[in-house]
Amino acid sequence: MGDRQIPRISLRDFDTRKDQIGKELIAAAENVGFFILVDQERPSKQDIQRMFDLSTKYFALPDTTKGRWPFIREQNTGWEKDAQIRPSTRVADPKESLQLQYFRRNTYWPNDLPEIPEFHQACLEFMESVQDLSMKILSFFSVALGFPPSFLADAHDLSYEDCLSTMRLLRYHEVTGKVSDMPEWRAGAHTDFDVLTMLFQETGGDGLEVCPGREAHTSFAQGDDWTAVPARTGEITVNIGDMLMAWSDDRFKSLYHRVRAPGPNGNLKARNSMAYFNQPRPHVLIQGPTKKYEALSASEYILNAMKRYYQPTGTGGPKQLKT
Ligand SMILES: O=C(O)CCC(=O)C(=O)O
Ligand SMILES: [Fe+2]
Repeated sequence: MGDRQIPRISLRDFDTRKDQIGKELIAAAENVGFFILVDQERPSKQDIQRMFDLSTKYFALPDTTKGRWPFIREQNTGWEKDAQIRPSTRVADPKESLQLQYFRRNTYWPNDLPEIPEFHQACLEFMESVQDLSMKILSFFSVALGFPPSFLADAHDLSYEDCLSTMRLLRYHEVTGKVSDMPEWRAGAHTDFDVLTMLFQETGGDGLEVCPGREAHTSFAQGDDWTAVPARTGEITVNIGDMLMAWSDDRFKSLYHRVRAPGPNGNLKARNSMAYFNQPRPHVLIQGPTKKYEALSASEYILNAMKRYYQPTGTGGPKQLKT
């Protein structure tokens, strides 16, 4: 197990410490690609805990209820159970998840759950607070890349009907049964194909590991030195996704990461996490300042990524390199 430092960045006194925070964020994006935010105003630790509590209540509902909004792969939305096969493991992650796309909030969300009447509104408010924080971070990255400060935030503006930003509630199953049958992975190794992921973990739910040096939105990089990222309720684990790596001409790194299953002596209980995937509006063209890669619209990028993610390793993804 590697011991690369995952930067911890405090957002305390954000307005007065902006310059310092910006420098730390950019250095973390360039040098590692994963970092942990602490001391943010919103979403607060209480907001995050409340969302975890609601998520737990949601996953406790009968499958027949959750199945009223089944996962639609082409639209990357809805509820799935034991259905996401990672190319790295070729088996389904032992989990269930609910993908909530903000723009489908009135058309394809569990919106009339008598057991959790507050669920819909709470998810909406939580997403909006994570969105606000995400946009603050993206404005630093915009400037660093030579774009106008609001360039990346505009591309992700939630007020547009086609904004693709998505929250995913995850619940990895409790581990039961014989030691020999226990899974090794809760989530197989992968990179995220979005721009920026804001991940919420819960104290006690360790298992997340990242592989600095094995960054890739193309498949050139190598490396096998995994580093654990501890799970602490209230903190936010942030990672650069493939799209931002492409958009920055590889200056910001999208790292492989995975979730290891607990061994027989670990915490075998179910593990909850929540991820907010910042994804640009479909028509937005992704191209970095030095034009290292051909411009690709976000919708083309996502389509290619979906193909890559639903194919076994080695069959290759889209080739974007000009040279
Ligand atoms: O559950 C986690 O901690 C990580 C989830 C993740 O990497 C993903 O859904 O892309
Ligand atoms: Fe991920």
